[in-house]
Amino acid sequence: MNVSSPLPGNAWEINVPEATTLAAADLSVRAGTLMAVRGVTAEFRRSRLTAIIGPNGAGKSTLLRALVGLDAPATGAVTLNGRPLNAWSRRERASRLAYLAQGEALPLGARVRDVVALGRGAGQWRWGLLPPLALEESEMQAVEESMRRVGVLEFAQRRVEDLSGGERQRVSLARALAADPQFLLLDEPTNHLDLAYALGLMDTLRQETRSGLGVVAVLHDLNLAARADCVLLLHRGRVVAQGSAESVLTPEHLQAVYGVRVAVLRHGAQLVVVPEGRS
Ligand SMILES: Nc1ncnc2c1ncn2[C@@H]1O[C@H](COP(=O)(O)OP(=O)(O)OP(=O)(O)O)[C@@H](O)[C@H]1O
Repeated sequence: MNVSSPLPGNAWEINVPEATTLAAADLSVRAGTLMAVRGVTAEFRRSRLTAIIGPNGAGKSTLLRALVGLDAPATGAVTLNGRPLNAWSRRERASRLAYLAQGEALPLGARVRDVVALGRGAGQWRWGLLPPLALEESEMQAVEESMRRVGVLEFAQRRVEDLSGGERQRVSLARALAADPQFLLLDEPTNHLDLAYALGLMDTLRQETRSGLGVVAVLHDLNLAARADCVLLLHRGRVVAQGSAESVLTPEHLQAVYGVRVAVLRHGAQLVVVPEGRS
C-alpha cells in the first residue's frame, strides 16, 4: 500500500498561484476522546475538485470540519493561503471558505431566494426563522446569478419545505456559492440524491472549478469520486493515498481499506469501480 505523505504523481502539480491553497500540515484532530485524524498532510488547490474518500469512521467529516476551522487541530496546522486558519478573523475565513454540512437543515417557511441571500450575509438565520431581508440591487444580482448557476432560479419564490431533497441540496449549494468563496467544502453532498441529481451536482461542482473555485467533497460513491481531479483516501484517520483518481482508486488500495475485492475498469475516459465481494 502506498502510505503517502509526500504528494505523488503530478495530480497536485497544478498551475495556480502559490498563494491560493488550503493545506493541512501533519494535522491531527480529536473527535471526543478519539484522535479521528492523525498526521494528515495534504494540499487542496483552487480550480480543482478533490474527493475525500474512506470507510465509515475514517475521519473524513472530522478532517473537513478542521479544514474550515470548525474543529481545532490537536497538533499540526491548517493553513489558508499560507496563513494558519486561526490567524484569520472569523469573517475573513467565512468569506473565503464555504462549508456544506451533511444533511444541512434550511429555515422552514423561507423562500428559496431569501435562503440563497443568506450567502451574501443578508440577515441572520436564528432559531429556524429567517427575518425579512433587504439587499442592494448589486447584491441581489449576485444572489440571482448563484441561483442560475445551480439551476434553482425557477424555484426562487418557492418555500424550501415544498422542494424535494435534491432541490433543497441545490438551494444549499446556491447559498454557499453566493458568498463567492475561494474554497467550497461539502460533506457527502450526493447523499440521498438520485443518479441524475448526483451527476448534475458533480457537473455543477466541476463547472465551478473552472472559474477558480477549489472544491473538496467527502464522497462515499467511488464512481463519483473517480470524476474528481484528485482523490484523498483516508483510513483510521490517516492518509493511505492521495493523487489522481487513477493512482488512488486501485484494487490494492480499495481492498486494503474497505476489505472488498474490486475491479477498476475504464469506460471511455471514465474509471469505474466494480465491487466483486468481501475479501
Ligand atoms: N463527538 C465525538 N465523540 C467521540 N467520537 C467521535 C465523535 N465524533 C466522531 N467520532 C468518532 O471519530 C471517528 C471519525 O468520525 P468521522 O465522522 O470523522 O468519520 P467519517 O469518515 O466522516 O465517517 P462516516 O463515513 O461514517 O460519516 C469515528 O470513529 C467516530 O465514531
